[in-house]
Amino acid sequence: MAKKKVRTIGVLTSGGDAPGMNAAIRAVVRTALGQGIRVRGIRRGYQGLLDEEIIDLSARDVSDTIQRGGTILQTARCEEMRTPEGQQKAAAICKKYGIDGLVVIGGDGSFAGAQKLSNLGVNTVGVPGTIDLDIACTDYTIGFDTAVNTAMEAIDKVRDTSTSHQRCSVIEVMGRDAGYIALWCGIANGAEKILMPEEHNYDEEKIIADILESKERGKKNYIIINAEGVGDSINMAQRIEEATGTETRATILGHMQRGGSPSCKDRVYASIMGSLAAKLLIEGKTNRVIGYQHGEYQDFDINEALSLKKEIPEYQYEIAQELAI
Ligand SMILES: Nc1ncnc2c1ncn2[C@@H]1O[C@H](COP(=O)(O)OP(=O)(O)OP(=O)(O)O)[C@@H](O)[C@H]1O
Ligand SMILES: O=P(O)(O)OC[C@H]1O[C@](O)(CO)[C@@H](O)[C@@H]1O
Ligand SMILES: [Mg+2]
Repeated sequence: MAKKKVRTIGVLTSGGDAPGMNAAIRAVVRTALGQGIRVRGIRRGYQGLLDEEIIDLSARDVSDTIQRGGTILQTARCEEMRTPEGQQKAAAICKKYGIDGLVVIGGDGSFAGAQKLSNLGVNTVGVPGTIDLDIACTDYTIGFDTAVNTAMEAIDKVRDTSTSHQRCSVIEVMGRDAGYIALWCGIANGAEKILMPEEHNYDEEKIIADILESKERGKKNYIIINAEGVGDSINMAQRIEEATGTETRATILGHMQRGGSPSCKDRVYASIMGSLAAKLLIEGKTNRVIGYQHGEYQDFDINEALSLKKEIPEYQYEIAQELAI
């Protein structure tokens, strides 16, 4: 039987937004339109799909967006999509709007939704868009570079005042389940300690002893990068101040890390990944996710991608500790 020609591709962004998502949307739209395929944008992720917030996208609709932070389609977290009823409704709405293929730009959770839609007959391809860098099949996720640079610059500023006052600073970065932003900032900002959700039982007594020793070694400040998943930064700072007698302040960087104009790296990866995703759908592929591994763009089965857990490279964490003397 001849393969059914793809006529309409849908695109949505889901989960936490990430700088570079607009470049990925633009690439999907222009690649598909360039091949004579209609493109429909779905607003607010799976929630917008269930609410039928579906619009046509032209090449001009994505003009002047490659440099913008956030996502022009907006995004959401949607509980209903986690239920079989929600997934069936979403698949039926795709069919109602003639969407033969769907590009889902988001993180691991969004890919789980894409996998369900694929099982229900909607061809889906995932594009990794998350500041968390926590998708195992890819060395790169769109948004990480911008987010980690934003955090790094903010931490440099906190370090300036922390050094002037000879304080300890607990600086909380994003990452509810993933410690990559904490690890990279820990290395890039020369932090004394990095706390990540993957390394659950950090030893506060040891940190306190280290702060006291580091003072004796002549250190003028002490920076602890703490991931959101470990949290408790304000109380942690109070406990450290009481135990060490060193003034300690907590700074929670928060959602500033998800905003801002995407870096060159994010724009380039997003453009290529978005375009490749549209091309896979045009070839009739489904249940795939785009990744970047060993210097090349590749695609993987979503089931395979979701079954792998991305580990923190232990040796990198150890190097960060070695450099913090
Ligand atoms: N197991 C699942 N089955 C179906 N849909 C899911 C599943 N897990 C998540 N989703 C859908 O994907 C949405 C986004 O997932 P999640 O909140 O985990 O963010 P994400 O895509 O991992 O991005 P990020 O972690 O960067 O914020 C959820 O709100 C839900 O609608
Ligand atoms: O927008 P929310 O719901 O606060 O999400 C925060 C979470 O999203 C992420 O920023 C990823 O998008 C995580 O690092 C963080 O834990
Ligand atoms: Mg996620």
